[in-house]
Parts: sequence; structure tokens; C-alpha cells
Amino acid sequence: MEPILEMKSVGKRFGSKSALEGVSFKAGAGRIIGLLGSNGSGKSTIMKIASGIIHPTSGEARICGEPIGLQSKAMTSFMPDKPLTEPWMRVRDAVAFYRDFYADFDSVKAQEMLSFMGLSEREKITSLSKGMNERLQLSLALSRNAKLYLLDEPIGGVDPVAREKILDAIVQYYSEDSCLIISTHLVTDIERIFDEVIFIKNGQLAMHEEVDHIRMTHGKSVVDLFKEVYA
Ligand SMILES: Nc1ncnc2c1ncn2[C@@H]1O[C@H](COP(=O)(O)OP(=O)(O)OP(=O)(O)O)[C@@H](O)[C@H]1O
Repeated sequence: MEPILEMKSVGKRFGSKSALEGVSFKAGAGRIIGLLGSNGSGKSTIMKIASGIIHPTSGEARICGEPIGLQSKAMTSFMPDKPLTEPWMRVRDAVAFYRDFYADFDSVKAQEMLSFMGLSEREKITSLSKGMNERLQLSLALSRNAKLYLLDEPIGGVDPVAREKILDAIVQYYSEDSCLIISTHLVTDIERIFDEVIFIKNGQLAMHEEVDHIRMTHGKSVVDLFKEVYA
């Protein structure tokens, strides 16, 4: 089956600095994939290339066989590490903005997710805490019927109890014919929802494995392997 996301020898330079080098992997439908790595390893750069915000310096990325462009962007829902909403907005304005902007936005799913996340439509975005703002951005990103979901550090600001609830929401609202890629440092908290993990180290792909395989073959949890690779 054709992968949802394919990266072929992707490299990215920012001036003289190399952020990514020779990164190749395939991500298929029905998979929740953890994109893991230490600070500055290149996770956000991969997300931005797949979402079409920046272009690779070498190699190429494809979504459902399409090169990155208008068609691929219509199939990709990206939650960046900084909010896309404007400070003047209330929650309902943000929802309306997404509904108007994205043809695949599912308003019913959005209402369900907002209530699951404990968000009121009347609330001003500037009055939301960091964690509540993340819940909003996540609700907006997951309310699109996309093929590829890219969530860049989606729960960094959320307290540990709320994290569990949000992870449950991700699993519940995610559809099996799509692929979800989550970049994070919070390996211990999130590893239970991953089917596969990709380790990025110094801009290169250090490992791409099925989580079950890590547990059975290496006899380790993802977080233990992570500590080994990044020690
Ligand atoms: N616009 C830019 N200009 C110059 N260098 C950049 C730019 N964006 C990223 N970099 C550099 O590329 C490297 C990879 O950055 P990236 O943001 O992808 O890492 P990351 O793994 O997402 O890090 P973090 O976990 O801290 O968010 C870093 O060394 C970073 O300084």
C-alpha cells in the first residue's frame, strides 16, 4: 500500500548550518508514530517540510504519492509548536476560521472535541492557559478529516492528569485511514499510544522501529531505548 508520508533522502540547511541530512522513512495509514529526539535534533524541521511550510535543500517528501504542494497541503493537518490562532479571537472565532479555511473541517467533531477538552466557545484565546490553548489547537487540528496529522509537541504545557485525557482523545478521534505523527520530548507519557517510533539524532534518522518490536526484541520500553540512544 502507498505510504501516507514518504521522505526520500531529505536534507535541510539553514545557511551554513545543516539541520537534516539524508532522512528517509515511510509512514503508513493506521499508524500513530512518535518522532523523538533531543532539543535541536531536527523534529520540527521534518514537520515543517512535510506540511509544506519550508522546502528541503535536497531530497523530497511526498504525501499519498503527491509532491508537497497545494494537493498535499489539503491532505495534511499541522499543529505547529506555536499557535496559529490570532489573539483577538474567541474559541468560536478560531473554529469559524478553520471551518472557512479548510474544506475537510468537521464542525460536529470540533464541538465534540471542545466539550471533551472542557473548552467554552465564548472564552477569549488570550485568557486561555498554555495547556488550555494546546487543547484548543489540538481540537482544531484533529477536527479536520485529513490523511496526515502532524502534531508538533502537542502536550508540553498540559498537566500530567490532563495529558492522559488528551492522549485518550487523540486515540479516540483519530481515524484508521490516516497517519498521525507526534513529535515530543515526553516519551514516558506518550509512548503508550505509539505504534512506531522514529529517533532523530543530530539531523539524521537514528532508528525507525515498531514499538512492539522494541519491547519484544530489545526487551525495553521506548523510553529506555531513547535514553540509550541519546546518552
Ligand atoms: N529558521 C532557522 N534558521 C536557522 N537555524 C534553524 C532554523 N530552524 C531550525 N534551525 C536549526 O536547525 C536545527 C533543528 O531544529 P529543529 O527546530 O528542527 O529541532 P527540534 O528537534 O524540533 O528541537 P526542539 O525539540 O528543541 O523543538 C537546530 O540546530 C536549529 O537551531
